[in-house]
Amino acid sequence: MTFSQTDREETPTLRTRDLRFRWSPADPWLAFPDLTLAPGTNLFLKGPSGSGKSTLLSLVCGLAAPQQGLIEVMGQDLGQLSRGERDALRANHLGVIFQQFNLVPYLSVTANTLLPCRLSAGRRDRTDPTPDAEAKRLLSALAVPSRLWSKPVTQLSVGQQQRVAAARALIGAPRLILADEPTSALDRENRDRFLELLLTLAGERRTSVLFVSHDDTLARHFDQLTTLGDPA
Ligand SMILES: Nc1ncnc2c1ncn2[C@@H]1O[C@H](COP(=O)(O)OP(=O)(O)OP(=O)(O)O)[C@@H](O)[C@H]1O
Repeated sequence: MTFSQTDREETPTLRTRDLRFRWSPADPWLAFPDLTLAPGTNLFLKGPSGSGKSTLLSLVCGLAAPQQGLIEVMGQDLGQLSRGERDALRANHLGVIFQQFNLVPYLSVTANTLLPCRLSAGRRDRTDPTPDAEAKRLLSALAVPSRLWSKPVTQLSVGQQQRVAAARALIGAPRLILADEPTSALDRENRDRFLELLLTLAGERRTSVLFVSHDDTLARHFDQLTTLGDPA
């Protein structure tokens, strides 16, 4: 997959249209607003608990398939890709920060940060100048103290683990970061600081961010705001 500079400018990182999904025929339909996310921009999707925010991120990741509607990531219709192609797109171009961070407990802070580079040559090749150097730069920028870098992530506070998850999501300049309420464990001041850091570092890399949360006090940090309603 190669993109000219012009394509990068013109093709939205994410475009969804008329998306509807239900987990089973017995469940209510979840209907999603149309989203368009240009390269390097960010969007805050607000919705109450159970409205389908995490489900939407699973659809955009290609881990679940919508019964109706279109999802394009970097101009590619996920519905037209094989499972292997979706996996490759996710590994190469998506960073994720989930509620529980999904860090690997027996790996060090540095090894967790480097994981995307082990799983994707594209992520590894886009590090600047090397995976190790970029991991250190990101961990420093996100204020993870260097004395912790060789420790297992289980020895870190929740806020520190969250910043490691952000470093892991940012490494190798993915085109899109999906963040699922990653600030809920933090106090207000730390939440604001974390968001500013995440969005600044993403913007520097022209990485788009789709951030979902029920907490609309966070909305002011973002370029765009969209609201998700209750299930039908
Ligand atoms: N893996 C699953 N299998 C079946 N149903 C699911 C699954 N994941 C979520 N659901 C259901 O889909 C609906 C939307 O859940 P989802 O987790 O997407 O909401 P949310 O807006 O992220 O909620 P919260 O803010 O509480 O995390 C809920 O009714 C939930 O029970």
